[in-house]
Amino acid sequence: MNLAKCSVLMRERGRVEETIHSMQRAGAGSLQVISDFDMTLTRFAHNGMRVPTTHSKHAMKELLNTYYPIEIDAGRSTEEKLPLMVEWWTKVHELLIDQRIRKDMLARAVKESSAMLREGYKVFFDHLAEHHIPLLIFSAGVGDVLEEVIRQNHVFHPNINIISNYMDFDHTGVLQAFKGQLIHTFNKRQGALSHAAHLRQVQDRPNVLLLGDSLGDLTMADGVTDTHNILTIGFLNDQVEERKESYINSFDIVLVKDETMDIPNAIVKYMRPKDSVPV
Ligand SMILES: Nc1ccn([C@@H]2O[C@H](COP(=O)(O)O)[C@@H](O)[C@H]2O)c(=O)n1
Repeated sequence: MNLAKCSVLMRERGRVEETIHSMQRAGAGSLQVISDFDMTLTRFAHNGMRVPTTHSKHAMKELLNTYYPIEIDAGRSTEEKLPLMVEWWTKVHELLIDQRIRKDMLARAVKESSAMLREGYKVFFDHLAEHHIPLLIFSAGVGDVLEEVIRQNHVFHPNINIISNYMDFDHTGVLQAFKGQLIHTFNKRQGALSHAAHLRQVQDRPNVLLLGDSLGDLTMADGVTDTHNILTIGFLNDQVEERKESYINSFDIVLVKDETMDIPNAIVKYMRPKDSVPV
């Protein structure tokens, strides 16, 4: 399997290769994929412009300008960021509710937005579906919007489960609240643990490929017990020099400013198909 690409950084190449080989031997039937959505399955930038996240609306731009630099600040601890993330997400959800978003507006809003999945997304989603490999999308974005993005890209396959912030509409179809516990970038561990019952459905798949763009995404598999191998891939999209060291120390593979799914695709395609005979 070829991991040679100039965007790829690894702290321990040998260990990564060993993990991939161990996962390959166990085969696609032992694999599950857990992935963040915004800026992981979607592109960070295209033609020099930031691609919108599931939150993006003009009114939220100001909040993004204030809080996003805090989210990615390599000089602040997660503990320091936590209350500020709750503050950010709470304000965003309040703004969305104030805008009286209508359920029937979502499809058009997504169609008119420039939301974009990463290059190679179709191979990724289709391959996982074809080989019955479960894909859990774990997003601090807006679940209804991300569902619409993958539906409009024709890759919303039955192997997909989603944990995210879902909108709660009133009987007239107007947004009135968000359902359940708020998920933000740095509390995915709690989300993972509270959804552990759901994750039990894939408990017989002890090998996990985890994809994220934030250090907070590393806890997305914390609800999965008895894992044999967890291979983590981190997309380092922004503030590269400031964050490179912490990403290399935290993710097994770091992809620097790589807007493609080339490496995840190479890994999932390398897995031995479920019904092939082991050699
Ligand atoms: N107003 C906001 C709030 C958050 N974001 C970004 O969304 C990302 C969360 O979604 P994941 O699928 O990545 O969990 C997060 O990284 C924030 O940067 C935003 O764009 N606007």
